Amino acid sequence: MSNQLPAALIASLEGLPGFDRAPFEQVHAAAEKITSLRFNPLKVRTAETQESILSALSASNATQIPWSSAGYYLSQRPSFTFDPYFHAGAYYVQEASSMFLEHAVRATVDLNQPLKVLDLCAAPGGKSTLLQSLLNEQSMLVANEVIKPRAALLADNLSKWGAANVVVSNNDPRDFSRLPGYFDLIVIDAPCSGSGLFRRDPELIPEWSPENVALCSQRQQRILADVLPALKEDGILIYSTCSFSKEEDEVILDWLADHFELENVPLNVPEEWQIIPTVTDKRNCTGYRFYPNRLKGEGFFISCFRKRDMAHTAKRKETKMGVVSAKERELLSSWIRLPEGYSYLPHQDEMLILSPMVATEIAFLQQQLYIRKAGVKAGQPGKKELIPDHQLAMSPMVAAEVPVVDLELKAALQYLRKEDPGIDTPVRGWALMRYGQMPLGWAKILPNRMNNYYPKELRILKDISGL
Ligand SMILES: C[S@@+](CC[C@H](N)C(=O)[O-])C[C@H]1O[C@@H](n2cnc3c(N)ncnc32)[C@H](O)[C@@H]1O
Repeated sequence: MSNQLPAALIASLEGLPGFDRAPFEQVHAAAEKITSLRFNPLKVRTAETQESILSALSASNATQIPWSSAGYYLSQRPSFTFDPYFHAGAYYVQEASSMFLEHAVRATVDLNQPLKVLDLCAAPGGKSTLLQSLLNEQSMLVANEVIKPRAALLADNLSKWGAANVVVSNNDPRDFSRLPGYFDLIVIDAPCSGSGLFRRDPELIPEWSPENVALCSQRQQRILADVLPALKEDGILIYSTCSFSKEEDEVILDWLADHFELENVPLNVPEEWQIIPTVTDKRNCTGYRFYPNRLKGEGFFISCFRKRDMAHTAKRKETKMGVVSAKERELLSSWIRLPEGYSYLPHQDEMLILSPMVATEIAFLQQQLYIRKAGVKAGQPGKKELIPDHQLAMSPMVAAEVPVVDLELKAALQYLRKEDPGIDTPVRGWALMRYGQMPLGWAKILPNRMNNYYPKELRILKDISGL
């Protein structure tokens, strides 16, 4: 695949802040692949665990990404499929520039407050997992994706991440007008023409055209106009794209400042990061441009605003929550270490674990949105036992008395292929399968075999016999 960039793209970028044609073209021609990942602080709590994950990936010489507290560059791309830690949700493989969202959020939002946060264009979940890691337990993230199969992928990735303060919805941006003045922070990582990813994915290059840039720009305006009523007064809007085109970046900032009571919020960005500030022609709004020839990351653009007009707030009907019986509570207590303030919610024949704000908000949200996932699914409580859900295994809430079986690499990969690794263990009944102390999923161990409860749709399909 040729990395030849469209002449019309190059011509349109001439004169933009920080654009330097020759090194920009060279870096695309060289097509260096940069690999980076971000650790999950819910699961990776010590430097030793980080080190053992990096050494399992043969990446002990990983270096930290300057604008991210948990993001690292790897010196080569390992096979993530064959790393059980990847399937355990110990990290998210994310492009480095987009991890700058952390810096933008820390600079504009008081993370000590209980916050309602919307990630509007969220699939597959890179920004959502990052936002979740920044929020406190009293806050709530609504991760939304309009395209149904992509919303399913988003829900899977957030289940793997393991947090109970997350709701996944599958709605069109305009549906959020039913939640006026609701969110403290809205992140819009807009669908765009994607030129920022051309070095990494050259197969996207033939799809680029000036007409598509114009279409994307119109769509970005529509999405923003649809969702802005859902932002609180003084709430923060963070807008980002992976496009270099002015029509999707600076022009959108001017359009926002022209049409809404929004105040642009410039950020403090150390010069050595080589992120280029750009100030718009008309309204003096500041955004930030990321060029792959200047920093170690792909093309990206980001800008922040504070809402200045009075927001209306939604009227709410009080709804009753389902009741959890004393017997169910007792059954659940042998499986779950419920953090303080968290609660159970029976839903159909299953039991959910909700963080405090999700518990308060879920009935209201369900009246307004199509909810795909709320909190963590604990499982199906039966008469005698709980059939535990995979989401519970992925959460940090499994009780310490639940039996565990620690697997070596080969057995862990066999388990993840939904095979019976034929382990020799005294454990009988339900057990948490682990690799390097990190839960992978459930199994029921019988005297002569193991029933593997790893979700079929998540199993590794690649052959592991050569490993
Ligand atoms: C740049 S991607 C989001 C990437 C994601 N934030 C992440 O970090 O993993 C943009 C998302 O917007 C969604 N999308 C496409 N058309 C949309 C529309 N009209 N309104 C809202 N979202 C849309 C796409 O399906 C895609 O998932």
